Amino acid sequence: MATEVLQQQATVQVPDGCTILELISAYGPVHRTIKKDPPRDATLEEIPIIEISRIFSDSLDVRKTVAKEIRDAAATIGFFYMKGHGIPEKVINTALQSAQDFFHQPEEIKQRVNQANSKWFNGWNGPKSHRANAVESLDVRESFGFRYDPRYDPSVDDVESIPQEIKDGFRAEEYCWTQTANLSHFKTDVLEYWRSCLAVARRLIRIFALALDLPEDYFDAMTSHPDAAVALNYYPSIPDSVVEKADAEVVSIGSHTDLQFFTMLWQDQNGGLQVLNRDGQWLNAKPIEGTFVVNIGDYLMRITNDRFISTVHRAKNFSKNERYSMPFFLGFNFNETCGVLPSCVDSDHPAKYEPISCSEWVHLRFKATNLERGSGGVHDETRPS
Ligand SMILES: O=C(O)CCC(=O)C(=O)O
Ligand SMILES: [Fe+2]
Repeated sequence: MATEVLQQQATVQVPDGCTILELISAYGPVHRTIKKDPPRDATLEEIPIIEISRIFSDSLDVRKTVAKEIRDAAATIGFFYMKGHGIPEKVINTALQSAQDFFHQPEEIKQRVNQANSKWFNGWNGPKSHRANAVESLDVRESFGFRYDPRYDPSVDDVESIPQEIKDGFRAEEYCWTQTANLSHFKTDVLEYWRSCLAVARRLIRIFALALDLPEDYFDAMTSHPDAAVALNYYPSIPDSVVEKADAEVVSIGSHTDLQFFTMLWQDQNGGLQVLNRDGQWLNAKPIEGTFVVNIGDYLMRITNDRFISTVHRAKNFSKNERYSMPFFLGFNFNETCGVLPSCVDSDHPAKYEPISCSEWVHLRFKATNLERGSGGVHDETRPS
């Protein structure tokens, strides 16, 4: 028999075999009907592999072909694997090694860079410090995050000449590096990874412009000094005994959507990432060697008038190994304001949303998260995503 639950002041029917998932968004809590069926592996039709090396082609036609593939994925599942990204394996492996070296340290050393000491919420989040989703368990995760710093952006010649309104949005803190200086390669390796991701993201954003029938350079000025952040995620294996004893569903990172434009996620081969499709079915986005997973964020969904989808995802590390992932989050310059894109409105599809600045957007999510659960939470100002 279908059950009734209260959803945003209204009583809704929950179909048999389904349950309601509550999520935080900048608009407040939102609800999704999801199937109780166990996750199944996504097919390559559902989450396609896109050969991204073609975005570097001199031929506009070739770039438009990639753009079309991205558009199809963005408008259906909101996720795709990017292959041929050109980020050297060595850059990924050294960043991963640095992440492992960092998380394997005794807690008192990691405490030196605890996010609690940060003005802008950079640094380390310890175990059991966050809960991405109120109805799931605390995240079985530690993470280390840092945000855009123009001094490390190779496309910036002169930091002093950056306009003040852009500078005002910077959220970088040097303490991320001074407090981890005991690991001699950490800063170099992790920043090299960030820089490599930033270079690909800046090319990718041009293909997103094409995918939205906009001039290829449409987003360039909006991403000159972007809210570009990396998180190093460390997920210990979740023992069966924890699951058996738990009151709530045990997750490595709880169900959420990413906040900004898009995310490029490197994940190791242990598996655990799950993506919620439109039918409310969890799909395993299994690791594919040599790829990153790319997903659409809430801001891009908003400015595309919901044409591109910011898809709910989470991770559960039920492998017997430690799992690592290294997402790179791209947002616009913090001071940049964007409304629904001209190519996403017509007489049948009027703009659903007002223009909003990137900083206001982040602030709204922060507020929604705090209202929901008192304090903290991921994917708000407390986390670079
Ligand atoms: O580790 C993963 O697979 C997902 C991480 C994620 O969704 C995030 O950090 O936003
Ligand atoms: Fe995410």
